[in-house]
Order: sequence, then structure tokens, then C-alpha cells
Amino acid sequence: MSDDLFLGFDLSTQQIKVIAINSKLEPVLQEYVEFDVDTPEYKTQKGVYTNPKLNEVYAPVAMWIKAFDILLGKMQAAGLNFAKVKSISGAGQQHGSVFWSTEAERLLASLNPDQPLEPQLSPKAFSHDMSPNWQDHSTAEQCDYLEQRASGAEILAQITGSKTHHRFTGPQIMRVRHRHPRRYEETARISLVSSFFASLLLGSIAPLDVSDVCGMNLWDIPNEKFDEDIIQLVAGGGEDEKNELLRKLGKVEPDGGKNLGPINDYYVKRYGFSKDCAITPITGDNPATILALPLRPLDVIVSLGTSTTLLVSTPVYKTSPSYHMFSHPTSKGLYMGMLCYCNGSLAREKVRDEINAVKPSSDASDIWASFNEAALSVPPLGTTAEGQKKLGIYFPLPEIVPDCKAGTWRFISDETGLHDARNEWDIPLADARAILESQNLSMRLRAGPLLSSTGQPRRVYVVGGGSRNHAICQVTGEVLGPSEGVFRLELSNACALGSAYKALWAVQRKVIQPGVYESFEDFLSERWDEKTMINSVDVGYRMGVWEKYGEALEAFDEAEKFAANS
Ligand SMILES: Nc1ncnc2c1ncn2[C@@H]1O[C@H](COP(=O)(O)OP(=O)(O)O)[C@@H](O)[C@H]1O
Ligand SMILES: O=C(CO)[C@@H](O)[C@H](O)COP(=O)(O)O
Repeated sequence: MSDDLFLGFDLSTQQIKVIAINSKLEPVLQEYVEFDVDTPEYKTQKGVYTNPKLNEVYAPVAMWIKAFDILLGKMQAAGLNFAKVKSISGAGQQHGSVFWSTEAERLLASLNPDQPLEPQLSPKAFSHDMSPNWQDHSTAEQCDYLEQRASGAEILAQITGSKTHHRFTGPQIMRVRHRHPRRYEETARISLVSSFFASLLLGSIAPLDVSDVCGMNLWDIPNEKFDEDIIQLVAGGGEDEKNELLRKLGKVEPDGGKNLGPINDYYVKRYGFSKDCAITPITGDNPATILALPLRPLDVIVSLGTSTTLLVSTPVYKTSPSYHMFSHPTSKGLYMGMLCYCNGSLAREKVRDEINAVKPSSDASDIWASFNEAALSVPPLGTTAEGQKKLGIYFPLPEIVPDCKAGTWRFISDETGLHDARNEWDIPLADARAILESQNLSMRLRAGPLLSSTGQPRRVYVVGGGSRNHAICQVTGEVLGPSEGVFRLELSNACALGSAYKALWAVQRKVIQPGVYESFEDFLSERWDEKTMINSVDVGYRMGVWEKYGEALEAFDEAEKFAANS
């Protein structure tokens, strides 16, 4: 039996992780490095720096490289046989950009295997030491400008898959050009976090990924090319400036399974990788997540990482300013539909900490025990009074959908309308159920067009850190009401897993005819064993309950609008 190995990395907001699998999809090693804990010298909080005055959130690029050095050391210490690794893929937190200096290509090509990576690359390989993070909200001016000049949100969404968003890379690059013109000028190439990571492995600057490029507001998805009018707006100036930005961005690799080249000699000499270990495109964390499960129509993934995202795979390119469409990371003709929220885990943690402060957990080993008890001890919508609904909105950070400043709002909705309920609310205990309902109601309100006419999913798959929590899974099942129930992917890191599957598919996919390969979907379904990979964690649809939440949607929409306009 072959003992070949395939690696999937995930460079996400708070950690860098890896999963090694064999060709039967079985995980053989998992390791991670947590930035705040393992690279404390960078003094990040939850992996980032924040400057609330300017709504900026950013991360030091050198920290990611240092963490990668540490992770490779951990894999070595765990006894991973690097020589058996046939291919590598990965995932990066989306939208973040890395600005390479004119020295970068030379430094990447001449790495000394006796030294770790970080001191050899940082700071000289970069024209800007920070990467704007997806939680950043500092680009309102750039977004407004692009949206006005590019004929509005609907048109932008039709072309690039999304209206402008603060975190999207086009507006972020434009802001770097405005605020740091010298650094922008000194930039030889711009990578996304995904292609930056692929570049580290290749030892030369890698092309952008076909799916992750759709998180920039620069890529014309239907025509598969950069939109030169938008590029011109971001680059400023005239034709020369536009061409210069196109040069900085470089090429986009259309084949998610392409062998971009062998791993750089640095890793062969330092860690014993095989000389022909293939590096394949690294994609975004969300596109990689949909590769971890054989999704069928009406299936939904809810990814409960630092952000919360709702993901579907669809053959229909149907755009809207209220969600995102991306090209699929492996399959031409398929698209990924996505909703993304900044206020996912961190907002839930804030309520959890407030509850623990007044009602310490009875189980010292479970920091979520009091939160869960509070969430499950009250009825849906928090009240037994006929027609009354408790609705809360919890945005410790400014939110993406709806576009809303930071704040907390608590309402009671009844037949007379929506009322401010901050004085009739058992704070913080009643917040536990309300925040879970609020996060799910928001997804239900917006996911409809991506699903059936009734908006009811078939299955909800939960993945990411928050999916370990049974109360979160239950409320997700109650509000979204999937007809077949809620299932948890047992390996908690779906995007590293999806990446490892992609690495395997890239080197083992059958050639159907020259240039045409076995699809990722066929390849995965042949090997994927549902019984060992997922577990049922909630029944999903409950008669009467799903309908009750349906009746609350109008009031919830009103509550969100109130918050967004206040
Ligand atoms: N039992 C749990 N209940 C609720 N949330 C949890 C639990 N375990 C982990 N988490 C949350 O998961 C988050 C990290 O998830 P992860 O998928 O690793 O995120 P990322 O990929 O963004 O780094 C943490 O912010 C933490 O709050
Ligand atoms: O901005 C988005 C998607 O548009 C986020 O989903 C980021 O991609 C970060 O992901 P995590 O670190 O939470 O996995």
C-alpha cells in the first residue's frame, strides 16, 4: 500500500495549521501554531493589530513566516516523513495582501537551508511590512469612489461577484497607494495571503489563485480577466499606472490542480522533502472549506472560525450586492456563494466572558458551560408571551452584512412594532440565546436566493472552532431548519482538510483526454466515507420552530436597519 502523503496548510487569522493525509483521505498528522501564543514577540491580539481611530486592522507578514518556521519544526519533531510528501496545497485568510520589494525574487531564490526563513526574508523582501486584514474597515472613501465610478453596487457585483467591501483587496491596495505612495511605488509584486504562501514554498512569486482572486473586486468573473477599468481606478493616473498595477498583480492560474513547480530546494535540504514534491495553487480559506465536503445542491456549510461564513456550491452565477460569488477553486462552471460576518467567534466570546463574570462555569474544564446553559434554558426568541420576540444585535466590531458600525442593540418585537428593550432584558444571561439566534437569522434572511424557493437547506454542515459547541449547533438547526439535519465535520479544520484533498486530486486526477481531467467532485465522492468523516449533531427542522423564526425575519430585518442607521 502506498504511504504517500499530501499536505494541506491553512494560514488563517489566529493560527497556521497543517493536515497531512494519505491517498485514502485518512489524516495522519495535524499540527498548528497560534500566533498570539507561539510568536509572542509580535504582540498581536487574536493574530492582528488594530488601530480603532482609523478602523484599521492589519497583521505583520514577518510573524506568518516565523510561525511557518515553527510549524515546520513541529512537523519534524512529530516525525513526519517529509520525503513521502507528493504534493502540497493550502488556504489563506482571504483578501489580505502582501507587498513584495524588488529584492523579493532574488531572496526567495537564494534561501540558505542552514537558516530559518524569517530572518532571510524579513524585512528586505517586502516594501510594506504589514498585510491589511479582512477585519479592516478603513477603506470607506475608496469603496465609495470605486462604487460611484464603476456604475454602482449591482454592476460591480455582476462583474466581480461582490459589491465593494472594505476588506476587499482592490480598495485596500488603493488605500496603500494613497497613504504610503512611496511603499506602493517600491512594490514589485502584490500577492494575496494565499499566493504569498505558495511563493514561500516555490521560492518564486506564485500566480494568484482562480478563486481567491475573486475577493479583490478587480477580477471580471464571467470574462476570466482583470477588469481594466476598475484596475485603472485603483491604480490612478493613466495607462502607464494601470499597466504597472497589472504587472504588480501578475498572472492568475486558471487550473486549481496545476503543478506550479517543485518545492524549493531550501525545503529539500533543510527538511528532507522530495525534489519533485509538487506545489499546487493555494486558495482562500473559504474556497478551500467547500472542498472538504462533497456538497450537493441545497447543502450549506456554516464555517464558525474567527469569522462566520455561509458557503454553497452552485452552477448558477447569480449575483447580488448582499452576498459574494467566487469562481470555484477546482471546477470550471461551478461557483461558490458566500455570506461573511466579522462578528463571529469574537462576538460570542464577548458574551461568554460577560456571562462567566456573573455566573462562573460549573465545569472548570468547559469555559462555554454557563453560556450554553443560558442559551438552551430559554425558549426560541427568548419569550413565552404570545406574539413577542426578543431580538438582539451584537457587533463588537463594525459588521460587513449589514454594513453597520460597532454596537449592541436589544429589542422586543410585538404586534405594536419594535421597541428598545435594554431595560427589559436579563443582561448578560439572555444575550446567550439572542446572539446565536441573531447570527443565524441574519444568514437565513440573506441565504434564500442561494437556496430553494422556500430558503430551506437540505443539510447544514458546521465546521471550524465554534462547531465543537452543541448549543451553537442546536440553535443553528432550529433557525436554519435543514430538512436532513446539522452535521459536523469531525476534523475541526475544514480548510486545511479541503486543501489536502486538493493537493491529492492535483497529482492523482485521471486524464480524461489531453487537457481534460477527472473533476474534483467525482474524485472526492469515490473516496469519501461519510460514516467516518461527519457526525449528526442536530435534527435540524423542527415543525413550528422553523416557522416561528420565519415569522421573526421581518422584525429582524427592521432591527438590523435600525442598527445600521443609528
Ligand atoms: N467549544 C467551543 N465553543 C464555542 N466556540 C469555540 C469552541 N472551541 C473553539 N471555539 C472558537 O473557535 C474560534 C477559532 O476557530 P478556528 O476555526 O480555529 O478559527 P480561524 O480559522 O479563524 O483561526 C475561537 O475564536 C473560539 O472562540
Ligand atoms: O473575509 C473573509 C471572507 O470574505 C474571512 O472569512 C477571512 O477569509 C478569514 O477567515 P478565518 O480566519 O475566520 O478562517
